[in-house]
Amino acid sequence: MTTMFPKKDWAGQARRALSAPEVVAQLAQLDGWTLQGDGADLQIAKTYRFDNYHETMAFVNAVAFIAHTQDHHPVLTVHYGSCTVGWNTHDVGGISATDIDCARRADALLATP
Ligand SMILES: C[C@H](O)[C@H](O)[C@H]1CNC2=NC(N)=NC(=O)C2=N1
Repeated sequence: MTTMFPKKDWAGQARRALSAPEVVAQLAQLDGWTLQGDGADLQIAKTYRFDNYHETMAFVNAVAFIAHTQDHHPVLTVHYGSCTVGWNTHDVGGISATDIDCARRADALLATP
């Protein structure tokens, strides 16, 4: 079946969990992302705030598109005027470079053109 939206194939790519110093260094280069949770739930997360539910859901759907094309799926906590996005890589049992990349992609959705 063809698809309009090709998605990343991670099968051939060696991914690994970043070390704690690597995660800290990567977070320092991101805006507003923090470590949340512990153990298997450890993730990088950021809360985005919006004026209304319509804008919140537009952002949620845009993040869902990132998740589809990257084949990498966040934990989303959605309220009327906010969405918290959490990324970790369950395939490697930690936070990987994919999570950092997807965090940048989520931020890019709201970057002023
Ligand atoms: C088979 C499929 O490519 C994998 O299960 C993908 C799907 N989405 C994913 N999302 C996240 N957050 N972590 C993963 O390790 C992951 N793996």
